[in-house]
Amino acid sequence: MLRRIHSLPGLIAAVVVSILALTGAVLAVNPALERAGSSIPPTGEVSVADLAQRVVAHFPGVERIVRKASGTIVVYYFDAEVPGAAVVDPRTGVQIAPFAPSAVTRWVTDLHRSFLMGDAGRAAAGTGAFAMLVLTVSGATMLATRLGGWRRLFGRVRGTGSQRLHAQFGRIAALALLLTALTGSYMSLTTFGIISDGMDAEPAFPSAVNGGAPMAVGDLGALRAIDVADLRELGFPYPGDLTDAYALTTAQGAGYIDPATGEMLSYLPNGFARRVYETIFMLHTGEGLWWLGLALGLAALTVPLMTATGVMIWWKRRQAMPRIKANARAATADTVILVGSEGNSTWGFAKALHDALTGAGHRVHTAPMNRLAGGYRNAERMLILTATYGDGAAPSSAKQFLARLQDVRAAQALPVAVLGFGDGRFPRFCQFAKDVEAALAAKGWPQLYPLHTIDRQSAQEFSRWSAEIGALIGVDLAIAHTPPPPRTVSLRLAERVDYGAEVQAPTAVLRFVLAQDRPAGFGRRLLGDRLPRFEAGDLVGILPPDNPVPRFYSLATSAHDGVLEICVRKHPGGLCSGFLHALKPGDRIDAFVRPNPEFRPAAGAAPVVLIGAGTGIGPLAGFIRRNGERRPMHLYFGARDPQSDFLYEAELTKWLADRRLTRLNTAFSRATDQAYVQDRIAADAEALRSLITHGAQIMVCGGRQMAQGLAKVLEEVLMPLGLDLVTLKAQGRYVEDVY
Ligand SMILES: Cc1cc2nc3c(=O)[nH]c(=O)nc-3n(C[C@H](O)[C@H](O)[C@H](O)COP(=O)(O)O)c2cc1C
Repeated sequence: MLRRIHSLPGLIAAVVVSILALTGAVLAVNPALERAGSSIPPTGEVSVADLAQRVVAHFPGVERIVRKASGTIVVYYFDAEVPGAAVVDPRTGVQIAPFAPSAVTRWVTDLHRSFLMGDAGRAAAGTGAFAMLVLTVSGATMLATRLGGWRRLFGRVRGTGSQRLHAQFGRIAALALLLTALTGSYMSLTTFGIISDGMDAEPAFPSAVNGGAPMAVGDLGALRAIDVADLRELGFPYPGDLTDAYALTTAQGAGYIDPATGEMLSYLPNGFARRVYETIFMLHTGEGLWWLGLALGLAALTVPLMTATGVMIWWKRRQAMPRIKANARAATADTVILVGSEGNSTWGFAKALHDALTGAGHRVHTAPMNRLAGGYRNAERMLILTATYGDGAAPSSAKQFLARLQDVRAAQALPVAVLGFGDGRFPRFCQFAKDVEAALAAKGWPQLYPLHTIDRQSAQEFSRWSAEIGALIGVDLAIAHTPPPPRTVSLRLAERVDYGAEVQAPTAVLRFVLAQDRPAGFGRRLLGDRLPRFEAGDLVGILPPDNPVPRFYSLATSAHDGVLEICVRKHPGGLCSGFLHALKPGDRIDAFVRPNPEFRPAAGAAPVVLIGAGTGIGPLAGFIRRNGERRPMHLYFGARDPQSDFLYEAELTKWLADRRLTRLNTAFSRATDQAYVQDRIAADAEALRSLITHGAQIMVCGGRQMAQGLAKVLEEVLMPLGLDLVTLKAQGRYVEDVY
């Protein structure tokens, strides 16, 4: 719901809000510029009477004196019937410069207030301010929810580049944007008279003035009592008209002054509404508070950037969820299908199930698991299809499911069947589906059908499961769905470096480039030949010959490096590793990239501790290679023998010399001083604690056994700091890519 509230006004109002923000940012500079160009006496030094006296000496035809919120004094006068306006020095009354408001400022102001379209534009600007208010509040709430509460609002944000940028800009600017949006909405309401700006109450013109000879303006008692800092405007009586009076407006109120006696007549102090308006005007424009104006202006500059990143996030999310035809609303559906997926293949199965049930006359609502609703009014059953990721964890479209489930009231429970998609080669096969099933049972949800698991997207197993679900609900449902192969690119092996044969750990670093022999279509002519976008730590899926199931390898380069590099250990009988090891330079493979945004060094300059063994060094080497800013990077690397499987030895030596790598610690299990990587960690405990105290992030890549042994040692290292891996994980300061 919050997401809908956030993205809908965001998309509709994107252009309006961006124009408001950009013009607002331009106008925000004015108060500071005016302030810099004017001479402002300290409070108590110059009274309005002094100022008026000095002005009259230099401008005998003065009509009115205006003090702008920035402190600038402007005199409007007639010189031989010709009107003029000048900025004057309040200490002398002498002209500093002619007053000529810039045409550009006026145009930008009009664009900001009304899009140059009169009342219709003013209404659009008001709606834009309100949309900005909704976006700021809903965005901040969403971010707080995602990070685990308001106290963690400034914690580490995970996700894709655009998600991280969107959140970073948002939280830096949130307070200022909230102030701008609130005050802007208020001002818009006063423009249309929905809220009073307090201007409706004006002092009545005095029924009688003394009519005697006018005093010198500098002697008028009522003006002597007012400091120039409080002046808003002083209007002079019409020359020669003894029935006219001075019209004075100050920060506190307005009244008339008798030119013959200097007495204040019919004074009306500002009411509450006026005082509120003046404060809000100042908070919105920064006039009178130039530094606030600049801060608001800077914050406003983030709005177009947030609009751009927001649109990118929305677009990616739309792309990620395939189009489901005839998707019933949550409130009307009789069957709810929830999907947990990272790479989209589970969506393919869900869509086939949705179409088959809809074809059989059911009203089906299909959505990501993250959108579990508080209740489904007409639903009779729920079917949950979910993959498992990482080390038995939730895929991205299901990350919030378990937390949301806790908020669902017992009365809303539905008969539910969970179908897990996984890969039997992972030790925690379909673990997330198992966790979901257990959580539902603990919440008392009745079981429609016991948990069933599907290994490597088997079409036969899915068909069997769907037939059994169909039998339960009285529909013939043997669905034949074969996942389409992912869209691949053709890569050519450019180079390989082999290690480890002597120590029974044959490992190859393989470097691929784009194969260039495809027919040149329009897209290729337009965009040129390019590798797909990827970062070190992302995964490449490779299809071994005659096998539709991809195998995934961590990438050791980013697309900027111009090559796609992986590190592959040959496993006895391994279909894909055997295939890759048999490749010679010039041979081709078909591959696709899968982002792995969780496994990246956090932004910033904090130290990074990289720990890897064997081929696990691949992505870590990629991070060091891209460490152009030379942030501290410490690598712990474990292998068998320095003479045989010291992967990346030459590169690591070079990176140490050019400081992309701060320190290298190696452990070799078959060398004379036999050691494992966790032994080095234990020996370095003190230095590691110091790095962790300085905000270091720990990144681990390698085999599961190594990761388990390492975790034990790390817990001991952390204990004296009162920290543990669970805490570091929650802060995004301990990340793993294990296999
Ligand atoms: C990086 C990665 C980690 C995985 N971790 C597990 C796991 O721990 N347990 C499991 O059973 N399957 C695991 N899988 C397999 C996926 O769950 C399986 O391929 C699933 O069908 C993918 O569905 P999706 O394309 O909808 O995300 C993993 C796959 C990848 C690429």
